[in-house]
This record gives sequence, C-alpha cells and structure tokens, in this order.
Amino acid sequence: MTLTVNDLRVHYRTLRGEVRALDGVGFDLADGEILGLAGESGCGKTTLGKSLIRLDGRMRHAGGTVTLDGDELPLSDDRAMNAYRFHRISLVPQYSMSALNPTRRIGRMIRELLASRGVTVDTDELHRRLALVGLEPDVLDRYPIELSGGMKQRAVMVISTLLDPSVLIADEVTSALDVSNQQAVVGALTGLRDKGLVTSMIFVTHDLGLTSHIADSIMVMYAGKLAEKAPTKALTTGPRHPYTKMLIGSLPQVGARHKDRPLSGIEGSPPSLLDPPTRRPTTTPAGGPTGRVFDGCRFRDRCPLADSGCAEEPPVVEVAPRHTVACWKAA
Ligand SMILES: Nc1ncnc2c1ncn2[C@@H]1O[C@H](COP(=O)(O)OP(=O)(O)OP(=O)(O)O)[C@@H](O)[C@H]1O
Repeated sequence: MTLTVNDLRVHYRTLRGEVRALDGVGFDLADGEILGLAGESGCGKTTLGKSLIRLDGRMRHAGGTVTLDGDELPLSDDRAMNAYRFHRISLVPQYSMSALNPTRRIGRMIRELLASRGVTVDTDELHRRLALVGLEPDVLDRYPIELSGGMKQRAVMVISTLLDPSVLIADEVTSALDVSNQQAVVGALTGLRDKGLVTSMIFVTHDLGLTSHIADSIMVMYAGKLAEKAPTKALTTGPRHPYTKMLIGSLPQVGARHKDRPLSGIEGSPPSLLDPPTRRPTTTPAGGPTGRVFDGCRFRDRCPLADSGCAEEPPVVEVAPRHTVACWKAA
C-alpha cells in the first residue's frame, strides 16, 4: 500500500474564522494505482493535494494521519516534511505551467532545483525522461515563453518526478489545454507510472470524462468530505451516491442538441465551509426554514432523495469490494 489517509482534517485560518476545507477524509492509494479525484470547485481537492506536500502558513493540520509506504508523514512539521517532499511525494501544482521562472532556461532551472536537493543532473537520464513525455532535448535550452502550454506542463511533470517519488499529485494539469495537448499530458502521466518512475498518482480534475480514461479508481468529494470512491468502471457505470449520479448525468454529450437534451446541472450550491455550526435551530428567528446545515449529510440541501434521516451524518460504508459511499440512500 503506497498511501493511507485517515480522517484527515485541514483548516484555513481566516479573519472570519476557520474554513474546514478537509473535514475527515480517508482513503487508500495502492501501489501502481492512478486515483482520479473529482468534485465541484471548492470541495477540497487542491487542499488535499497540497496538504500532503506542504501546509502553507494559513493551513492548519486539525487532525488525522497520512502514512506513506509505512511512514507517518509529519504534516505539521514543515522542516521534517523536507525528507519526503519531492523525494517520496511530489506535486504538479495547479497553474504550474504559468509558474515557471520566465528568466531561466528550462535546463538551468532543473540544474538549480536538483542542486538545492543535493542531487547532480544525469544528462542521459534527463533526456530519456523528456523523451518519455514527448519532449526533445532542445527544450532544455529554451525559455518557458518559447514552449506551448502542453510542453510546459510536460516539462513541469518531468521536473516533479526527477527523484522517482512514490506518489505524484497532478492538480488540474489538463484544465487549460486543448484536447490534443490534454491527450499528450495524460499519455505522459500514464507513461511515468508504467515505467515505474512514479509508483502511484492522484489525478485531480473537474473533468470526470477525462479522469475515467486514465484513472484506475475515482474518488468524488463534496464539501470537504468523501462522497464516493470506487474502481473507475464501477463508479461510472453504477454510481451509488446521488451526487455522483448527478455529476455524471450533467456531463455534456457530443452531438446532443440543447433543445433535445438540455444540459442538466445540480441545483443550488455547496455549503460554505467557513466555521460551520454543528447544531442548528429547526427554524430561523422569523420562523422560516434555516439555511445551511452541517450536522448531517452535507449534500442533503440539494439531494432529491434526502429525508429527515439525512440530518444524521452518513458513515462511509463499503457497498461492494473497494466501493465506498457516504450516503444513507446508497445501500
Ligand atoms: N487560502 C485559503 N484561505 C481560506 N480558504 C481557502 C483558502 N484556499 C482554499 N480555501 C477554501 O477551502 C475550500 C476548499 O478549497 P480547494 O481549493 O481545496 O477546493 P478545490 O476543490 O480544489 O476547488 P477548485 O476545483 O476550484 O480548485 C473552499 O471552501 C475554499 O474557499
């Protein structure tokens, strides 16, 4: 087992209170597995990826553990995390292709980065890795501005995996790319795994369609919690959580006309994760229905199946082998 995440809770400190961005997430990532991490904007995908690498000054590890190849990661200890970061767990961050230093040629950037980790560049190996993601050695002599978006993204993937990490987190690496560049990036990611340069991967995306092509399993998050996780085929052909069903149902179909098959969305919006109350009165002072609730299923305001039983928080239950769901209606 590469990675075991258990009841992970990560909060952001803000002037208005704590944002419970991850509120008790647990899952396993096996050796060789590519896990697609999907869910609406703001559900906590990026926070999950980042918190496995570095908690920035505004993030607080509020509880839970992460075990990588048998070692518990010292998440709250930034200095101790240096031994793991980049070496054993690495990240291709969101918007990373725009974050390359514009004043450095790619080759120099790589040499400097490796030197900061006490590693010297093996040029033949570097060329081999560039070839693996479809890049010519001459990209090393180019500035980022001279590369296309897809080329930059693949260069960042090479940089992030130079030390053969056990786990690579790829955060929205295809979002800003056209379909052929998306294909090249996805092919490069699977190539890194297939050649053993990365043992396992978490592929963070909004795009359920794309992730179903590459991922062995998919985890859907909602409002800082796990909604459903299953092998890709099981999740795409037999989703159990109403949220997963609605996400899949809202995917556009090529060739379908809006007048024949209007795009269906999910009514409403996710709850705010800012300092959520644990109890609520049943009515507002004016006697009307109350707003958001947090002491039950977080999807229940938007769920067509919700009833009074959903005021209790649903446990995460294994409904089939490796298929877990947090929903009272999923059995
Ligand atoms: N620096 C921050 N300070 C306060 N709250 C934050 C911060 N970063 C993220 N959040 C909040 O944490 C929650 C989770 O955000 P996160 O970026 O992890 O979601 P996401 O699923 O990755 O979204 P997206 O798909 O848009 O990238 C959201 O409610 C967001 O508003």
